[in-house]
This record gives sequence, structure tokens and C-alpha cells, in this order.
Amino acid sequence: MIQLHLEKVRKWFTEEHEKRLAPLAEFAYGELQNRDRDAFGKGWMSWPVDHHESLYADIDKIASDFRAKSNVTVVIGIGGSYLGARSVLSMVQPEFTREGKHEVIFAGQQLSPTYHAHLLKYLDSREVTLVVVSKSGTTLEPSAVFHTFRDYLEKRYGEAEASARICAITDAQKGSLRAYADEKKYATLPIPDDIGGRYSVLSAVGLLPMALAGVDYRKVMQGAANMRDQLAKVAITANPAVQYALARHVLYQQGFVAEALVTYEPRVADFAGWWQQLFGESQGKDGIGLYPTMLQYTTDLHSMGQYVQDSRKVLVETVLDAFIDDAPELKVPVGLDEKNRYLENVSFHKLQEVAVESVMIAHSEAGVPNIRIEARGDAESLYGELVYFFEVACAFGGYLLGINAFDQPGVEAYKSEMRARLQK
Ligand SMILES: O=P(O)(O)OC[C@H]1O[C@H](O)[C@H](O)[C@@H](O)[C@@H]1O
Repeated sequence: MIQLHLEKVRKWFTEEHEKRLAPLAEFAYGELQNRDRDAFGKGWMSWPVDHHESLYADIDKIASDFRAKSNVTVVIGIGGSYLGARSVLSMVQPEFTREGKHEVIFAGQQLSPTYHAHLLKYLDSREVTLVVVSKSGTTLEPSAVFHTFRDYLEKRYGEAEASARICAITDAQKGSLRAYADEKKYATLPIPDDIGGRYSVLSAVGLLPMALAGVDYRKVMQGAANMRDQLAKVAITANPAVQYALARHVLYQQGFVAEALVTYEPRVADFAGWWQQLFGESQGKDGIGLYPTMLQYTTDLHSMGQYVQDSRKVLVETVLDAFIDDAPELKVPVGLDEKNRYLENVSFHKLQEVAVESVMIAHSEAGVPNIRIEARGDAESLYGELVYFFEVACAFGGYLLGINAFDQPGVEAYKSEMRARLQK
């Protein structure tokens, strides 16, 4: 269940704004729904309700084969081929709950020589399988790391057995990874042509890592389908994804520069990383767009809280107030301090709730607009709901801004520079 709360942003985003923007919202929503417009990037829109039984069968087969063969799977990818899978595993299987479970380790998301050297050493005492994820099949980081780890597997297990331990998730037809995987006879799963990397977490890109980790991905998909239904049922004026997008659009026009997705639950923090790519690559172009950043409270209140409260008012806070109560038997009361009894009979749940309220009041009164997204439910469904909610808000926001939310031309500049230097 997701609910949008706008009380602490009403000073900046009024009902009058909503009324005035209604025709633009109507137009932009129409553009979003129109599959002939930018159809290339819109496969994610109906994806949660499309028929996927044969894909699910392939995923389950590869996952159970890899789980039987190994106790660790290294998943190699970057950007949209990494952030979604990482965020869903963090949310559904938070720290300290993974003991005895099949381990999923991410690699290829940076070029650190030591990270990859330590990881290779760590793998020596484990049984290993490998998943390489790259839509284009040409991205430098995952490609370099994949061939390093493939080489490791081939030396350790021999070429044939190594090939039986590798799965490639890539375009169904195009790209050098596709050609390589076919030649080596790896198991493969497709990334649909009309779903861009940052919108692809509910495709095999996220579903296989979920299956490997033992996450019930059908529940995640159901969550996304439920959100799709919920958004389709209401009028645009009551559509929370539309309202969220309109609020950030108006704030951007008023001169706010950045939006921080604020999380209070460590298990949700990685979701902010997924959200950051979604909005950063979709809307940060043509010299415009809010800079998406993230804050983890209450931790960052003790480092960044001062800046947020007292510095230039350039920041918007979107509080992802998520609560996943999957450990009710562990309801921890705060230990009693005999001299300071104001926390007597207070639970951590209550403390967290009061923190969210108090921070929103203090920051919004100081001039920092605060949007609150209340998210409640089981981790799997909630993840699916959140993904779909933000994808709609982001793509719709792209039409409000008049930009293409499905490309990322700016990412090419550093790549060409690197290629030129490496070819010298
Ligand atoms: O999946 P890949 O083709 O390897 O792409 C991985 C990522 O890198 C690129 O540079 C893009 O900026 C991202 O949008 C993409 O998600």
C-alpha cells in the first residue's frame, strides 16, 4: 500500500497549481499512455500484466540448477543491469537474515582492482556460478569483469563445466554478449527490446537474481500489477504518481535544484540508488532536471542535517516512509534508562515514527519542501508497487518537462574518451 502525503509541501505546491496544471497533466498523461509515441521505451508499462509463464519456467530452471551446483552466484552488471537487483535483494532479504541462504554477490558495477581481486580469492573456497547482465552487451565495466571471472571459472572447472555455470542476460538478438553466449552455449535470458535498462528490474534482469536468492518474484510482479491497476482506476487528479510528479515539477520551476529520497530503513536505502538512476538518466538532460540524491536518516541527520536545516534552500526531501513488519516477534522495546525515563514503554517502531514526523516538521518549517510517501506491506509486494509507482511518475514527469525519458545520450561522452585513450 502506497499513499502520498502532500501536507508539508502545500506551501509551495498548492491546489491552485494543480488546477492550473490540469490541462498539461491531461496532455502529458495522454502522451504517456500513447504507445505509438516513444513506443521504444514503453514495454515496462504493461509488463507486470503481460503473460510470462515461459520466461518464469526458464528462470526457475536456471535458478534451481545454479542453486544445486553452487552456493554463491556472482551477478555482473552496472546501472540498470545492477541497481534494481541489488535494491530488491536488500529490501526483501535485509542484513542478518541471509544465513544459510544462497549468496548473491554483485560485481562489475565499478572497476576496483582490489574489490575484484578480493572477491576472486573469496570464491576459491566456494562453489561458484556466474550471471552476466548487459542489455547492450558492450558496456566496458561488466564486460571486463565478466571475462576475468569467466577465465577464472574455466581454469577452475574446465571450459565445458564453466559454460554450464554461466548465464547471460542480454538482448535476444543483438550485441556482442549475445553472440558470445550463443557460441559458448551458455544459458541465456532475454532483456526485451522496448524496456530500457533503468526500467528493466522486473524483467529477467531482476527476476533471476531474485530467484537465485530464493525471493518469491511472483509476489513482486503481483505488487507491480496491483499498482498498475490502482493507478488505472483513479482520475488523473487523484493519481498519486501524477501528483508526485506534478509536485516535483512545480518545485523545480520554483528554483529548487535537488531532490533527496530520504529513507529511514537500511533495507530500503539501496532502493534510493535505483530511484536515483531512474530520475537522473531519464530527466537530467537538455540542461534541466532536479538532481536526484539520497539521504539515510536518522544516520545522516547527524552529518547532513545541519546543511538541510540551515543552508541554502535548494533541496526538496521526498520521504520514503516505508515500514515492513516482517519480524513481529522481534518487536524491540527501548531499554530503560532509570535516570531518563522519557523513553519508558516506547518501542523502536514508535521512535522511528516520531523521528519521521519531527524531522518533516523541522525541515519544512525551515523552508525545505517535504513530500511523504507512506509505504506499508510485505517486502516483495511493496517493492513491485514502488517500482511501478516511480516508473510512471518519472516517465510522466518527462512529458511535463518536454524531454525524452527513455534515452541517456550524455552517458556516451566519458565512454568515447575512455575508448580513445585505451586504443592509443
Ligand atoms: O545493460 P548495459 O547495456 O550494460 O548498460 C548498463 C548501464 O550503462 C549505461 O552506460 C547506461 O547509462 C545505463 O542506462 C545502463 O543501465
